[in-house]
Amino acid sequence: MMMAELWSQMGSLMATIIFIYTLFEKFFPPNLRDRLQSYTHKITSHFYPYIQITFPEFTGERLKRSEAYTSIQTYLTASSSHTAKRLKAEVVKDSHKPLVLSMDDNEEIADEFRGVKVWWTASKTTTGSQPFSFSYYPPPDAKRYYKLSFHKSHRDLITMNYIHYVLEKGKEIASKNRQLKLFTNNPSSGWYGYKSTKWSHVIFEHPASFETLAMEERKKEEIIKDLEKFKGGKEYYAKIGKAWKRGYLLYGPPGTGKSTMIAAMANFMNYDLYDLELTAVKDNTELRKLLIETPSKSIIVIEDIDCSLDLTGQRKKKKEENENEKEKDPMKRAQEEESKGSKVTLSGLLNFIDGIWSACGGERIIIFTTNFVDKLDPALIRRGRMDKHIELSYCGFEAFRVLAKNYLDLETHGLFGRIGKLLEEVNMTPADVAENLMPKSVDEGVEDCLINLIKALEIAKEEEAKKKAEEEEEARKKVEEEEEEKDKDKEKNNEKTSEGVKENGFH
Ligand SMILES: Nc1ncnc2c1ncn2[C@@H]1O[C@H](COP(=O)(O)OP(=O)(O)OP(=O)(O)O)[C@@H](O)[C@H]1O
Repeated sequence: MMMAELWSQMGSLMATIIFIYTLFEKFFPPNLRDRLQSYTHKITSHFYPYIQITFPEFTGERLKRSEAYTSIQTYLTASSSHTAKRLKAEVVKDSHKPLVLSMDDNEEIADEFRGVKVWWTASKTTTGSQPFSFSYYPPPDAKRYYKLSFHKSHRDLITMNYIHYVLEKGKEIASKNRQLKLFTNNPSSGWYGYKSTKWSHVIFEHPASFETLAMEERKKEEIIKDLEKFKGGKEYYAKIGKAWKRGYLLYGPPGTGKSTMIAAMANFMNYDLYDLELTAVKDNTELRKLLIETPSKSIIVIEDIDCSLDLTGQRKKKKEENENEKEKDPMKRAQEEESKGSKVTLSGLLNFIDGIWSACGGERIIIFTTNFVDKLDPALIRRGRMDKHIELSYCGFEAFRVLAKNYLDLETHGLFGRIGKLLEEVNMTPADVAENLMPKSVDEGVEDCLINLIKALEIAKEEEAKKKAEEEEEARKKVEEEEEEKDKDKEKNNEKTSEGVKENGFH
């Protein structure tokens, strides 16, 4: 009986509170409400031992979203999805997650920093000109903010360390969650038919990683360490007075993994890729414009640099040399045709690599690839411009083991020894080894794939031996012909000498 009475009293009390609150909401304009709240805050803050800091979503100009707010949101999103009871789901631009769960409005979550407890609340104000903002949802002038509360005895720790920690951590998480993009420069028509190239992008989802890259472990580690040093080298580069950028030259025959390595680098660094097609760039001015547009944390790639540019200033000579080759190879002919419109010069490119505006944006990697490193102008690839030269070569045993793990999930096998020996004798690219390791039908097992590779290596070995024999035969014939020529010349000289002797009457 007593219980029932208590419940009915509580019920009517609740009803009264809700009624008063509704009246307050309905008949108190939002600006008056906010003023009342601010007076209440002032009075309570005298007795309240906690400090509150707010981080509004928009600062200064209404349209500019505060970076601090975004970082806090990311930080709290990462922690709140496990602890908050009320969450909201959002689709976040540029994130690789389809839905991001973050704390809902008016939800509070606790955090701890060096043993000190703090509280975060997500809220929104309704300050503005709308007298009855409750009739809209969300109110058109709602301003979101995060509120951080902590005990005043920890003021220094929180304001000097914790907030900085949250902002940095937020940026780090955002960078990890970011969806990578692959940019390419494509021709576009501007005003009055003016043609230029502009960056356009697609989502970059290449699965390559250093783990799956087939190359010697020692070499791989060296590259990883180099990249890590570069990534954390902001202060170091500032100290030595050098722009925060690093150049890599990747060279080696086709199919040895140059493009795969670039993809692995982009994934490892979490940088966007800018694949620059030099032949489509009109001139040095356009090149500069394109490159200035590349932001921090990006990798600029120029593939097959030897085919893209008149790098030596000897284009004519090179052209003549390649004329016969081009006749045979339609790809080369097409490339030449395409590059006819480009006036980008070697000096224009060098200017970009070490010109002062190359420092704009910072934290950039520049990669050139080539199949013919000897053809490049030494000025282009000297250390300081291309800081690290990486050779990607034919498949060795270590690289094969990585491929066997990738393609067949195989760490070791009785046939590995034979394959290792063959790889020492034959030049086969990782691309060809990988192709041979792939099962050709559903019936093919691991051993069949290894046998396929062995057969391919043996055929390649025979072909190499045949080619070598042919070359040796050709060289031998050439020597013989030269000898014959020499003998003929000798005979001719001897005849001339004996005729001369006869004419002069010596016997
Ligand atoms: N070192 C490697 N590690 C793993 N896979 C590789 C490697 N090299 C080649 N491959 C495989 O071979 C294919 C071709 O390799 P990739 O395009 O990276 O070679 P490339 O050296 O850039 O060739 P090109 O000079 O013709 O552009 C890749 O898709 C990849 O599957």
